[in-house]
Amino acid sequence: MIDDPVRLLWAAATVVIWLAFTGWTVWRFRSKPAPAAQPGSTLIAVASQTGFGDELAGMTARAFADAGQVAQIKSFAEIEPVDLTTAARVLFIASTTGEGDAPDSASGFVRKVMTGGANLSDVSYGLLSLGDRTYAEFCGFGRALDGWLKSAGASPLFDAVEVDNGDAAAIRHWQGELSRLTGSVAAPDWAPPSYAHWRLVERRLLNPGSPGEGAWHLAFEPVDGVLQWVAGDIAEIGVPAPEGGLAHREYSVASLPSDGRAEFLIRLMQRPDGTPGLASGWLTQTLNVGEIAPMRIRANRAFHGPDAATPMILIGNGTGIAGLRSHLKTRAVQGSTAGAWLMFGERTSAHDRFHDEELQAWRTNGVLTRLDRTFSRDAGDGRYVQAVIEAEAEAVRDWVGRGAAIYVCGSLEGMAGGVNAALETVLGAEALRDLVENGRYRRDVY
Ligand SMILES: Cc1cc2nc3c(=O)[nH]c(=O)nc-3n(C[C@H](O)[C@H](O)[C@H](O)COP(=O)(O)O)c2cc1C
Repeated sequence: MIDDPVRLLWAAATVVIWLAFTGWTVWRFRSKPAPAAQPGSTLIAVASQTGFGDELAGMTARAFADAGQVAQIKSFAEIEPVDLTTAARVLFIASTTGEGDAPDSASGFVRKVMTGGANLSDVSYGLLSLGDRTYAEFCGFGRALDGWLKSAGASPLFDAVEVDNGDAAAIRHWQGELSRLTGSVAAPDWAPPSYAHWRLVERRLLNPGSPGEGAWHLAFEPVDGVLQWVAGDIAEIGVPAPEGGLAHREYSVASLPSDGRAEFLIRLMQRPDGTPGLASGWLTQTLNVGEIAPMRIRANRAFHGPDAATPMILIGNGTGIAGLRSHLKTRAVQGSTAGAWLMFGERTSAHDRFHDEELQAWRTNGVLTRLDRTFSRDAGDGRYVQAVIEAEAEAVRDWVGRGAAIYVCGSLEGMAGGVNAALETVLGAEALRDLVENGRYRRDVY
């Protein structure tokens, strides 16, 4: 509770600004059709799952603007084949998700455009592929896109630039290619926006006694950071690396700016030799309350919420509740009565009911219309979250029929695939594909 009137005023002002910003974002991304590519211009075509590609697209457009030239950014979801042949050149920025898969925003492009026999012999292109070598299919989508562009007759302006886990040298290489294209010698500022300072103000173990590893609730207040993000956004935290410098780790933000703090749910990871994971160990064991962590918050458009009138089905497991909680908080602030159904899976009902009080309060006041939890280690249950989808098939079809959007947050391994398979069984593969392509099935999995 806030009982200081000045703080209350500030909190109210933050909510108003935040609502205006959210409304503007929704309006901007939902209702305005993207204008067609300008003849002779540069088109920046971006397929991003977690927002890094979107950020690089913005920096790429700025490099052209700094050289007095126009470059238009379009998401793959907005690109028509004619855009590719109208622009003088196309710069593709393409990340890979899943197991070598295209980001969700590109799935319609892959299905409708990349499978057709396009003639792109007049198209010149550059390609920046984002990936991570720890995955089996490094830059799987970028490479597939490159192969398709070449087979359709398009001419590469330079060899594809592949970025391994945000590698700064590869990004500088892309910057060099852009300088060649724009004829500009002035190097634009490519340093990613720097970390701000955030103070750890609270850390609490949410699952004492759990058979799983500790799951910690952490809250940070800005020292010189800015309370500005929307549900679905991601925090990048700089963690001291053994070799010096900072290792970069990403976490779903579990709170809203109107809370006055950035909250997280972080699971302590154990390495096979029993030592704690680098980032989770530092955040849950080494960093003390009162100390500072370097952090910045990045927009993650692919996981932004629908408007308040759209019912939501939120599905997740483990620490994935973090990314879903910020959406439920948004619903509470909006006073949305459209309905929200949370399906959540953890290990034991005795120890792993994360944020239970808050969820029960939302059940009571109607923010949460349905709450179904599964507990895989409970003798009477033993189910994973995807079991709810199949058991409640009729209700899931009814919600989707009424326009619900589906949001999934949590583990890639096990949960995301299982949920996807259950949704396919219940809704049908084609209907599920349409939901992806219309932005009504969104995933933030890791
Ligand atoms: C769930 C998940 C799956 C991923 N799968 C792959 C993969 O199969 N191959 C790869 O090279 N990188 C993979 N990555 C790494 C991303 O491509 C990389 O982090 C990239 O910088 C993300 O860019 P974006 O934020 O624009 O989507 C994966 C990342 C996540 C979170």
